[in-house]
Amino acid sequence: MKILITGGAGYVGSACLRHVAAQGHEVMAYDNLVMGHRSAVDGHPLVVGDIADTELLTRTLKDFGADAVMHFAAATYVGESVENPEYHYRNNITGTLSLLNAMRAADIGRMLFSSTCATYGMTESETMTEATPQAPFSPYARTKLAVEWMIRDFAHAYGMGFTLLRYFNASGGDADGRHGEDHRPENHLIPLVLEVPLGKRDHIKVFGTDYPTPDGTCIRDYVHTRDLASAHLLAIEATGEGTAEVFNIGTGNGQSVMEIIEACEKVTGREIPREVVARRPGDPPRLVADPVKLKTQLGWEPLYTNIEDTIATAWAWHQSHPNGYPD
Ligand SMILES: NC(=O)c1ccc[n+]([C@@H]2O[C@H](COP(=O)([O-])OP(=O)(O)OC[C@H]3O[C@@H](n4cnc5c(N)ncnc54)[C@H](O)[C@@H]3O)[C@@H](O)[C@H]2O)c1
Ligand SMILES: O=c1ccn([C@@H]2O[C@H](COP(=O)(O)OP(=O)(O)O[C@H]3O[C@H](CO)[C@H](O)[C@H](O)[C@H]3O)[C@@H](O)[C@H]2O)c(=O)[nH]1
Repeated sequence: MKILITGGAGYVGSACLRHVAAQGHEVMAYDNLVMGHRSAVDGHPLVVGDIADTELLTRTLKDFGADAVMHFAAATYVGESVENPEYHYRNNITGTLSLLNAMRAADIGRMLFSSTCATYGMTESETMTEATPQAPFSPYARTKLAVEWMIRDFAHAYGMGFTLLRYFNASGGDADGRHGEDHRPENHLIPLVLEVPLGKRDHIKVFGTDYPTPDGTCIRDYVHTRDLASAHLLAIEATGEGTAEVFNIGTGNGQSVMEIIEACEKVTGREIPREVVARRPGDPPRLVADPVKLKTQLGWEPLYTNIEDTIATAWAWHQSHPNGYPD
């Protein structure tokens, strides 16, 4: 299959690109490099462009002869979306509309969409299934939910086929230590915690200890990028016309902020000082997947089920690339 990957130079998009290319598919990244890195694309073709540029996208899809699209390009920071919702609504909703129009112009009917567990609201149960009601806490998450609706309408009206993948928290680095997370500025918990043993910061800030969780800090389900990538491969092969199937991608296990810091201490063998500060606006207390649908319908099995193994791959990447990618 020929797969165009928007956001293919970013953290999750590039991990998926490298994985599907290794499985024999032909890939092309399309990224404006606001967050992504050329080196993450690992020598595969990259078109530097914005998803808002419908004409360039259409031409790229036609020239490449794409069979399908994996759509990762988006603004992704929850805190930023509270402060600057305009960027999130424009980039994520208008940008996706532009991509859908380019796909229709190029007659391409198959797409995977990076949605998020952040679209769920609160639930009484320990884990979230695809049927858990959606009531997003942040502008970022609301943009993702709006796109889910847009996609369903496009599937119904135009017969296009989609799979909506609600990721929980992407984490880890490639097993060979050559690729990993590099956001500038970094915003995610695990890479920020690891900056302490790397000597780049002297402590980690804990955003709130007054949540309704056992230790008062937020709980997330940290899923390895390798396992996100294997789910994408299964999903693109299973995406049929006129449908918009939804799957959670998560391990089914949750870790609190404090547990992540402790796991990082174990993996690195260093003490990691912490400072408790106020809650970060937009953060829900607990997001943990029920991944049964992905396992039973698509046969997905995660390789990484132990958080310390996942953190060890991130640590290997950060140790060998303390300043991230060279570009
Ligand atoms: N990282 C997570 O834990 C997580 C969890 C749930 C969902 N997601 C979703 O997965 C996707 C990838 O997330 P990520 O963590 O890899 O983020 P990322 O920032 O590393 O990757 C996004 C990529 O998209 C590119 N991009 C952004 N706007 C663009 C535009 N207008 N045109 C072209 N390229 C553009 C960026 O340069 C970047 O390379 C996003 O859609 C995000 O919302 C991520
Ligand atoms: O310095 C920090 C950074 C984060 N946190 C906390 O750690 C948890 C995880 O935060 P991240 O920023 O690593 O991840 P998020 O859960 O906020 O968001 C990520 O996962 C979401 C799904 O949960 C999204 O889709 C989003 O794109 C992606 O950034 C949150 O409770 C946050 O408050 C801290 O305490 N200190």
